[in-house]
Amino acid sequence: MKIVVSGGGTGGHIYPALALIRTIEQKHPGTEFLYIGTSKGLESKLVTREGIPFKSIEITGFKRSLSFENVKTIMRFLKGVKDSRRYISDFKPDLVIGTGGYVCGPVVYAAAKEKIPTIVHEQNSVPGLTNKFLSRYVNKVAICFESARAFFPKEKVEFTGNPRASEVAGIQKRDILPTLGLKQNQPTVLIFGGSRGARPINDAVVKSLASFAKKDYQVIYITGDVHYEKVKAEVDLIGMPKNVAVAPFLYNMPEVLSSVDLVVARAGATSIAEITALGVPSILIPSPYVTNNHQEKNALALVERHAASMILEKELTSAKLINEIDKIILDEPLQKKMSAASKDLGVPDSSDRLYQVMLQLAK
Ligand SMILES: CC(=O)N[C@H]1[C@@H](OP(=O)(O)OP(=O)(O)OC[C@H]2O[C@@H](n3ccc(=O)[nH]c3=O)[C@H](O)[C@@H]2O)O[C@H](CO)[C@@H](O)[C@@H]1O
Repeated sequence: MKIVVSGGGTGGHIYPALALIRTIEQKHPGTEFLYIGTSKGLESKLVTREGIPFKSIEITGFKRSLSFENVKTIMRFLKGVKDSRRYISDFKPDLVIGTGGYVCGPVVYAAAKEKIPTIVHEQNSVPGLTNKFLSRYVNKVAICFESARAFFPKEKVEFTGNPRASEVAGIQKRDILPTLGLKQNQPTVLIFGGSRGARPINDAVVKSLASFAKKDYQVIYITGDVHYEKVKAEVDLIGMPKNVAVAPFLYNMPEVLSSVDLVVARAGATSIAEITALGVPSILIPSPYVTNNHQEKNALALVERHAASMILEKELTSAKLINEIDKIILDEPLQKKMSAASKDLGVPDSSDRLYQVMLQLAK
């Protein structure tokens, strides 16, 4: 079998694609893959790192307001369709799957026009423009939140969940915390701001470090690659507490997630799929800078079920963050309740579900 996968821009679109590729490799050894992304997105780094054949096209997103940039975007889209068509006719895939981000637009559209079976995977509770546009042309739309169903043609929608959930749920636990300079058997909070880090979260965390130093729990703090040098310079001035480990990015997130007791994060859909697959309690700080405020809607799906608490970015302060962390990590019964509620929302067999949808089409 030959499969083209496309998805990119940020980790939330790429990790589900990589998880799906790993599942197919296991279930269908010998499958050939071609990943089509952009050379500027995180995918050029994460996909080539896995040794998966990678080709790039150039594309940008539409601005919601009228602008000349949109004319350029249309030109790039058409060029992207032409390049995708060339890659597709050389590779001759049996199926093309898009996992979100602008790059999927021309790739999946070109495939659908060539009558190749196509799927889009929508991770969020509210879809973005690209997937809504593509849903008119593809054979199937795989969703991860029931609330996304209403945005797509009814007959095409399948609830599969996010394949990254299966990858994380299937992880072999090992003593990973000492590799970060922390103790294995101590309550641990992981703080990260999505795949690229988030400046407002970094600001609040840096201001909280002196307080963390006095706590009986430990903290793993991921800054995001682009923010690391700035955070490090600030931390060098005040000193890093012994119970805090800081890093720019973690490549072994599934292992780390499975060893922590509480997560503080943005409310990106793939992060949420991972958290709920493992049943970890969380404090979610949705990014207000995303299409249709979808992260807040993602977060509410957990908050309504008491699996998470939420701090809006406009209300985020160091004091509030510490208070919310203490409230959960120091209260074992609450932690257990949140953990059970979180697990209830998890879809650990997502990879299988998506694979089944794929098989039906590829026949
Ligand atoms: C600003 C923006 O547009 N964000 C979107 C993007 O978020 P973003 O790319 O931040 O995606 P998510 O929060 O959903 O996922 C982040 C992924 O990166 C991984 N990770 C993160 C940090 C790290 O050090 N190592 C690591 O491996 C996480 O484990 C997770 O797999 O895609 C999501 C999924 O469509 C959307 O819901 C988000 O709204």
